[in-house]
Amino acid sequence: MSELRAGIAGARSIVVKIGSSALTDLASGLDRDRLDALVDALEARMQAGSDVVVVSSGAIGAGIAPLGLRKRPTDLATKQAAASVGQLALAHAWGTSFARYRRVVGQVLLTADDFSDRAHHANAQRTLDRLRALHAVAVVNENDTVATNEIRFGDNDRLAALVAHLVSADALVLLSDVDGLYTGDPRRPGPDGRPARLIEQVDGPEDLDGVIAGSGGALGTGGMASKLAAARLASDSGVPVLLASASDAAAALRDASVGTAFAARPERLSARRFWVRHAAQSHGRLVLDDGAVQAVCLRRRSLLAAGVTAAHGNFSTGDVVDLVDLRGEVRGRGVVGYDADDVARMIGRSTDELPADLQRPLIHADHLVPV
Ligand SMILES: Nc1ncnc2c1ncn2[C@@H]1O[C@H](COP(=O)(O)OP(=O)(O)O)[C@@H](O)[C@H]1O
Ligand SMILES: N[C@@H](CCC(=O)OP(=O)(O)O)C(=O)O
Repeated sequence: MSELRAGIAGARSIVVKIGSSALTDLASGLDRDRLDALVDALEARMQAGSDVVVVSSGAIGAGIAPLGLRKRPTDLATKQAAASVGQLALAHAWGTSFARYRRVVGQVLLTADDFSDRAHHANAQRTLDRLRALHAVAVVNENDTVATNEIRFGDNDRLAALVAHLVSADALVLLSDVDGLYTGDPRRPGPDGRPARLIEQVDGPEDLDGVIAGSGGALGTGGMASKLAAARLASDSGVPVLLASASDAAAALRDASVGTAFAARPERLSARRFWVRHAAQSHGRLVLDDGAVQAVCLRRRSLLAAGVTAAHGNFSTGDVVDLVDLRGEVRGRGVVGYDADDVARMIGRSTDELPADLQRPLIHADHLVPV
């Protein structure tokens, strides 16, 4: 077995994320037999000495049948209503299943804002720590009823990776309805007509060249693209990831012998850079010309006003903003040194054209992280 898999198998503290497709079914809602099988595997891992935090999707999926809806809602209000019905059933089902082992569960609902707000972040961390100390299992989900489209995590893969960072986990296990990362969507043949192939190990971005990460199933949210983004996020915080099928949960949690294993980067990002890149809310967008993208994202220089062609958003000094190229692609993030009003006056001007109080860089290199 590879060193990477051995590390995941032996991880002392793990976060395990279970996707909607692994827990729910459009017609019948929550599948309790599948949930029991997952809890058996999680309990076995805890008995073997690991601390486990569960991130469970499935609230929307579990709310569809009781509300008499026929398919996964697409509008935000109905999704939120389904989540509020389904979350109650979901949390209850986790509680009932773990009760077979006399294990108590605690529900933790988080929004993306909670990761940017220092006090919320610290409180969430403390609650999760205390649940662990009390031998209870935290079951985490997004707080769907208050999360608006703008501030959503987007999917629970990202939430799970942020939780792994929050609790300083040693590994993240993503359990889905697919048994790992394939070279393309396994439901379809690839461009050359051949079936997609399972990738067993990803050591770095070069192993993802040519991989097509497609959309998810009828119940999932982010598809494979969101799992890859979560794996990158976890890797940045030094956490290896195992992506496997929920039906292989027993093997995944026992010895990590199934699925795709993603290595963590050797040096984790500093807490500050991790926050800028992944956890902080973005308050606006600066559009960079090609020269500025090169200077800032590749040569790691400070961002000067001359390379900025437009600014959007009502940001203030100290806020995090996205840096996008002329095609609108996000290329980096950084902590901006001026308010939006000042930036509007500075755009496109070289430093010696600017008044003395506006001659600092828009974003200093130390506060910039390429994406
Ligand atoms: N390259 C790929 N490798 C594996 N699965 C893929 C790939 N591209 C798309 N998929 C699809 O992504 C689905 C998993 O995503 P999703 O439905 O969002 O899962 P979950 O509910 O577990 O979050 C799989 O069922 C698979 O069909
Ligand atoms: N908070 C939502 C999560 C939706 C979601 O991300 O689903 P998935 O892609 O299956 O992990 C719910 O519980 O339905």
